[in-house]
Amino acid sequence: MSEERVPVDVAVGVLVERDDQGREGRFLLTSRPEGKVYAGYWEFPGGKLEAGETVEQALRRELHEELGITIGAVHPWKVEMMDYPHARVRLHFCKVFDWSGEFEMREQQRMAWDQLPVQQQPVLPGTIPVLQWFAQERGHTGPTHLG
Ligand SMILES: Nc1nc2c([nH]c(=O)n2[C@H]2C[C@H](O)[C@@H](COP(=O)(O)OP(=O)(O)OP(=O)(O)O)O2)c(=O)[nH]1
Repeated sequence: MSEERVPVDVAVGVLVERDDQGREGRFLLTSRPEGKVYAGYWEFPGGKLEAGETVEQALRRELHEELGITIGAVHPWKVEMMDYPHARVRLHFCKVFDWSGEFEMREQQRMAWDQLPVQQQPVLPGTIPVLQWFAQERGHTGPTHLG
């Protein structure tokens, strides 16, 4: 029992570009800032829920704080547990198709609009399932990322 760790809820935003026919295209990856665990690894932007927050509230706050954008509708997509040495996390991945404002990297992260197979590396382990879900949705075969 002492080994059991209470999971931390994390809201994650998968920002996806869509064309005029509504077909999904590139998605946004950001690199983890210096000073955080897994600094320099690529992930989907987001962060931990604060006390009393819903996933949607946390996602709006985090994307505004980290990227300077205001997001529109939040579409809950998948929930995934990940066990890291530093924490056990419950990742709430949400798709977002609409946002406003200019992207500003407020934590000196980097951003990249990417496609399968993802060109940025290294990718955070907790991000790889998302790439597999994209591959299924899009009928992509072969590697989902480099390395
Ligand atoms: N944002 C994000 N976090 C992810 C992904 N995959 C994944 O395993 N994680 C993990 C890494 C971290 O342990 C946790 C997110 O916590 P964080 O440290 O980035 O959150 P935060 O911005 O609230 O951080 P802090 O203020 O406590 O420093 O979720 C992902 O795709 N995006």
